[in-house]
Amino acid sequence: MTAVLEARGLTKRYGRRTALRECTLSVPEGRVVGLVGPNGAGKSTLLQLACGLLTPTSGTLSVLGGRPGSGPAQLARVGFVAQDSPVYKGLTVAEHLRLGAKLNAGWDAALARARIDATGLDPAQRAGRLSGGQRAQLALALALAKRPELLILDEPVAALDPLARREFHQALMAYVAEHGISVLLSSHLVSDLERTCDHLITLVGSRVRLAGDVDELLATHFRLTTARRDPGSLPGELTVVQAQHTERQSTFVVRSMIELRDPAWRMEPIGLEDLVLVHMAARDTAAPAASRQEARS
Ligand SMILES: Nc1ncnc2c1ncn2[C@@H]1O[C@H](COP(=O)(O)OP(=O)(O)OP(=O)(O)O)[C@@H](O)[C@H]1O
Repeated sequence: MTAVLEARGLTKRYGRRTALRECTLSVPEGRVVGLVGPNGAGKSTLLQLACGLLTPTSGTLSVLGGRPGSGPAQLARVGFVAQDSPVYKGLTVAEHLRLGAKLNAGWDAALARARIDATGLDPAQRAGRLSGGQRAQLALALALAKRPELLILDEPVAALDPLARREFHQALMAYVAEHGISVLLSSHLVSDLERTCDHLITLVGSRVRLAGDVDELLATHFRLTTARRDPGSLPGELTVVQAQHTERQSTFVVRSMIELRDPAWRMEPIGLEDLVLVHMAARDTAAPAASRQEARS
């Protein structure tokens, strides 16, 4: 399957600070990819590298088979909405649409108007007078009307109220279903991502901690509860991601590629939010072997 984004040993440094370290990833096309991780993990840096606003310090990155930002044709294939939904404060909503039409050869004026109508934005309103959420809606409309093959969104719903957030995700999903594009979006709201995304990348401490299709990640992570025992006594097929103990009982979050049955323990599936939080909390331990292999494949 063609990769929308392919990174090999991707490293980005700002002076002496390393924002991304040796990241290797392959994201299949047609996915809605959630990018999660703690503050400062490198998410915005990865997204800005993918749309060509930054260049790697070392390693390689290919997006839709080309080098990010390598020319007008490549730029036209990628839509990007930065974290603070940048718009021109002095221009009205309608003027933004006219500017978009001038700057983008593949501009879909009907789509842009439909998005503005659907979000209730006043075309005569200056962007500087829009609320944060309204600016985010305008920025999304502009990015979609480019008709990109890959849409990159950096925390697109951070400024939206819960209802607007739900509408934003529904509109995005409807667009993806109709046009079959790929989406890469970062967010701290994992419960939203659970509804929207079918692929997940977790960055922790500038590295890829976990990457894969959500179904596969959920099918291979479990919570095990047993009488107190040492993690070393668990079967070798298990990778322990988290271990917690009381005097009598041990609870492990494990990753397992095979189905395990043992009357001595209770084994339950875990949700995506728990899965992400457990991996984020395990920042000081090595990534589980399976995800290191996955990142290399
Ligand atoms: N322009 C810059 N100059 C120097 N350091 C930077 C710059 N941009 C980012 N960094 C540093 O790089 C690291 C990664 O930052 P980045 O913004 O990519 O993280 P993030 O995961 O998007 O964080 P957040 O969730 O807080 O938005 C951080 O340590 C940050 O301080």
